[in-house]
Amino acid sequence: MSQNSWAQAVDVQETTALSVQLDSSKKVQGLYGGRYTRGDVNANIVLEKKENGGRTKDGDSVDPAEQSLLYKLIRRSLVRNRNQVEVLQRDPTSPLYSVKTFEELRLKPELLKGVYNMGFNRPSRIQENALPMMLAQPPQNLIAQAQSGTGKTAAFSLAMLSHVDPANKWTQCLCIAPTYELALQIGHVIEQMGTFYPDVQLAYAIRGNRMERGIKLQQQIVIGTPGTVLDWCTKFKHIDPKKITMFVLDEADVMIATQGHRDQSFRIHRQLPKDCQMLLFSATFEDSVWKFAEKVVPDPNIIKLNREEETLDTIKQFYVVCKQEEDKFIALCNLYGCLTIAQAMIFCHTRRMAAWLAANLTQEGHQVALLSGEMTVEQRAAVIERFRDGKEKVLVTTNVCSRGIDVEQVSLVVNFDLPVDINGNAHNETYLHRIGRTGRFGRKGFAVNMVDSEHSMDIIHQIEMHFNRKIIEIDTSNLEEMEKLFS
Ligand SMILES: Nc1ncnc2c1ncn2[C@@H]1O[C@H](COP(=O)(O)OP(=O)(O)OP(=O)(O)O)[C@@H](O)[C@H]1O
Repeated sequence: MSQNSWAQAVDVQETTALSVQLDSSKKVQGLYGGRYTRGDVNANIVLEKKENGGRTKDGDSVDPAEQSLLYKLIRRSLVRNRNQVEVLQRDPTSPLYSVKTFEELRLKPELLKGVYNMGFNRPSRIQENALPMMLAQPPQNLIAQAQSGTGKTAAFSLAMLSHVDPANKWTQCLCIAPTYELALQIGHVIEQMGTFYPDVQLAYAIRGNRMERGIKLQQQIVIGTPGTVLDWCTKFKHIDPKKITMFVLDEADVMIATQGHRDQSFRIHRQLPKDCQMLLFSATFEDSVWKFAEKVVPDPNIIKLNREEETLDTIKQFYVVCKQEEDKFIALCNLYGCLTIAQAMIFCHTRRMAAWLAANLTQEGHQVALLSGEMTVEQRAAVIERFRDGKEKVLVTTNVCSRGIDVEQVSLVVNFDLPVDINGNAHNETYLHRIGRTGRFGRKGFAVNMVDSEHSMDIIHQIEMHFNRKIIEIDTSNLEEMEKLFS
């Protein structure tokens, strides 16, 4: 197949993605409390490709802020997590409060209405513990860690809205997020939740929003990126940091990935009053995040919700021996009928390979979607949405791009290229992430691995040993056998 035809397929795919518009009816509150349509801001949300963009030339390495934004864009509901929340109280002798309903929080009626209006019936796992802590008097500091989608943003948004005094026309809550786009997303949640509480206003301290030096903001809540927030506190004096009584640092793990952001966060933090309530949220909790969190949040309560473990228990695993690369494509075409029984994902090692494969499958008359690292976050979100809605049954992708797709709806995963680390050894974690299911009652699934060399056979053996699970050989040209296996 010529270069041109894959390029064409990518173009077709990207056009499809671009034609899926984001909901332009949603509103974003402007700097002066005015309202712009979300579409106005949207033009800026699309992440521009930087030179190099923090990506490898061909493989996909997506930056953590983009990944976070993608999660937010594609999320429709809470991520299911049946693990117990771990709570470490600053004062272990004080009673531990948790709530099962929003009523128990004694919120202002305007806020309760806002919460229900968002379709929240009851607090999420993490909210059950975090909300009473954040709303307690005297104020308590909190460090909370839970994977994306567990309700952290909604929790601190409610805490901020509930904390401020609407009669005071100055900034009382300051929230910082790693990027412009993430700040907008958080702001959007605050706006939705505050729909029935118009006395509380929100301003965005993000690039492009400018005011004359010395003008003090009247909005009670400010959300922004560290650089602009720092400027607004120090250089432009729009905010008096001494009057801040609640400071929220979101996505701490993404924040510290940028040295500049870490330093700016400290510099903002240093100006805040000693008794300012500090809240810090992170999806992960490596040592570096913990060290940072300890500096920003003195005497914290700590809440942790571990990710549900993925398992291969409900997955039937196979491999197909192919003499050479081209045979993998033939094997895949043989498999195609099985792929479309439900939904399938095909993983390639590089974007180039993914694009090539999608184009070839398309040329063979198969309908596939392509998720490629070249796409903007918004385009990727649109492709994922279409796939989730079943508009395409087969999705070709690289590893990084696919995170955020709820794999439970995918019943067949094909590793067109096996997952390897930089030394060429089996990448077990990635393998598990591609095909694993969470929860003991996860739906059944199938995985087919393409083997095209002794080396890839060796990888299969490494994976078998690691997970202590047999991977069975199949012959994709034997239709009868295939039908039996996938039934
Ligand atoms: N109590 C709740 N009941 C139902 N849905 C909720 C509740 N809390 C949050 N949600 C919804 O669940 C999804 C995830 O929530 P939220 O964005 O707050 O999670 P998060 O942990 O901050 O994840 P992320 O950092 O990716 O945004 C959102 O669609 C949100 O509207």
